[in-house]
Amino acid sequence: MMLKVFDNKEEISATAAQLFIDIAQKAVSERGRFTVALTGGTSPDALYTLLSSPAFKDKVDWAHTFIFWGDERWVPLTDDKSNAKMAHRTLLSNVPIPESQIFYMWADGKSPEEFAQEYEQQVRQVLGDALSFDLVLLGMGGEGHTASLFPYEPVLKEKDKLVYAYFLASQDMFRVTLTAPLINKAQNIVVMLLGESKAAALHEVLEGEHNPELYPAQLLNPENGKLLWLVDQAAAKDLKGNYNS
Ligand SMILES: O=C1O[C@H](COP(=O)(O)O)[C@@H](O)[C@H](O)[C@H]1O
Repeated sequence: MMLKVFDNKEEISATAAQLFIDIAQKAVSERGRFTVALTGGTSPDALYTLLSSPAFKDKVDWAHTFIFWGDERWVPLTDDKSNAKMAHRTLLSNVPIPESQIFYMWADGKSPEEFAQEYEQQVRQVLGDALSFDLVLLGMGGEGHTASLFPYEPVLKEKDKLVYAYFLASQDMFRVTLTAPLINKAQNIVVMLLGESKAAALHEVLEGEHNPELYPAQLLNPENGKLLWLVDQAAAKDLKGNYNS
């Protein structure tokens, strides 16, 4: 695990954009394609905008890129709460990626549970036996959830399913999420988070007692150890350890 602290969102986004490009280029040169799970919420919009800017856009081989999501709110793609809507506006509508290589976590007229099973099949088809994304981008909520792995939800104990749908009563909506066993098979996991509202949870996740039921982000434990936290000064303010080396 590594953690880097930055002054602001611009610096985090620029670092994440360069990582995205480096990982994408390596994956395409070694395996002929790049598979990534995007994150939602408020943290990644500047990263996505940067990736589709003239300076960065041509550095990713979009024709060989396959886009999934780490999690989604079960709402239509036109809804402002949709993680995909933001990614589409800031990134996907501005880069030359084939529509068939974008795997939205939403389908009209299906139950979320039925959809999750189908999404799992799509993940299996694209990732093959290794079941390993080249990159999983994540955020973290102020109570320590990551993707849609929320405190005390049964999804935290899921060992077999790769994709899980459930009703999140605290937000009165269904969520669809990759499960921790699938996330942890990724070649690279990058978590971005900003703001003082995340400080206490970040301290507990990294330096507190192991209690993933309460702090689900503690489930992040990639099989190859490649987990990078990109955080701002405000989010890092309660950390006691020295992460600068
Ligand atoms: O609900 C969600 O929240 C987390 C954190 O979002 P942020 O606004 O605090 O950055 C996000 O990572 C996740 O994708 C989203 O569904």
